[in-house]
Amino acid sequence: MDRLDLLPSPVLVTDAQGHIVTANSDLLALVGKDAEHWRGRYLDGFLPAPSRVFLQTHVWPLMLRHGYVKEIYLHLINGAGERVPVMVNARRGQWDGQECIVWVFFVALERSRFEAELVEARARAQRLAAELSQANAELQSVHQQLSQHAQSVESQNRELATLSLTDPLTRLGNRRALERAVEQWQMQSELGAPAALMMVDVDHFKRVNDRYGHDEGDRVLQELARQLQACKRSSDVVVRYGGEEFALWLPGTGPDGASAIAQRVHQLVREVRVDNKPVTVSIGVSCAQQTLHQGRDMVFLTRLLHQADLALYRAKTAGRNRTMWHDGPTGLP
Ligand SMILES: Nc1nc2c(ncn2[C@@H]2O[C@H](COP(=O)(O)OP(=O)(O)OP(=O)(O)O)[C@@H](O)[C@H]2O)c(=O)[nH]1
Repeated sequence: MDRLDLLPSPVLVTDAQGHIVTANSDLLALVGKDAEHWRGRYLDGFLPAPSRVFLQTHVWPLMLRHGYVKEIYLHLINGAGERVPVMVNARRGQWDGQECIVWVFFVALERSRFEAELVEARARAQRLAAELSQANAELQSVHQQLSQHAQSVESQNRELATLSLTDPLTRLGNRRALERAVEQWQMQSELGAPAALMMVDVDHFKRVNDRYGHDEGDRVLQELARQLQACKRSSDVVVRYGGEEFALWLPGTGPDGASAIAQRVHQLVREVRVDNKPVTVSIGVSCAQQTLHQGRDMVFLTRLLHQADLALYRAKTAGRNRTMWHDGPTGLP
């Protein structure tokens, strides 16, 4: 048995120019034919064309320069004519007193398969990363749309909330706004705190509509709204309570303060003119005090409104253009 057969890899010995001197049985089994067939032939006899070119242009120059090459990746043609991937290590040395090169081959079928799997795995990972980034972009866009939608719903809600508390003609608050303001006062004011509710009703307003038309009536209502706004302090609330009826909610105001405001209202509404004649209003006032543990009590407002209405009725029947009080000061001109 040849000593080379002890080595557990295909091995080839060439002279310094690359002509085959001998080969072990593993190499012969790999490339087919016997030792006699190969002896003296140039070593690229069992290499496919690309590996031959690589041998000439890359492997030989390295061998000449360093006297060895390591981990060179080539292909062999096996006995069945198939390409077999191999790794090659080779070193120059002496063989039976002659200068030679020993070539050791490692069949790299597993490595090739492994490399192919790696390439496939990388391509799969790249595809997944691309899909992931696309899904992420879509998610972001959906998220953006959702947040835009939420913003628009929020702003619509704000608008609706404002609308639900606003009288469209005068832009004053409406009944609900009055209820809100009174509720808030009930929840927050201290025991014994005074407040007043003032109902302001335009005198003979029907005549304005009948004589000068509905549009003129609307204009008068808008002007009155402006004048009433001018009468109030920042904590007071003016609402259009109904057709030609306004309400002033005056938290923290006792009878004296309410009386002063009522006079101012009478004064300022006269600035509003129809056919150059001043508009007048009748006013009914009801005064209240915060009582212990009153909390949120709808009866409270109903009672106040009823009392102010009774006073207003008395102001109308007494000849209009005046203020009447529920259980308080009477008849201011
Ligand atoms: N132009 C206009 N008129 C309105 C509006 N709402 C209610 N009115 C009118 O207001 C008038 C109210 O008439 P009445 O309740 O008889 O009261 P009045 O004529 O003011 O008489 P007194 O209150 O007794 O002094 C009616 O003609 C309604 O049509 C509105 O938004 N615009």
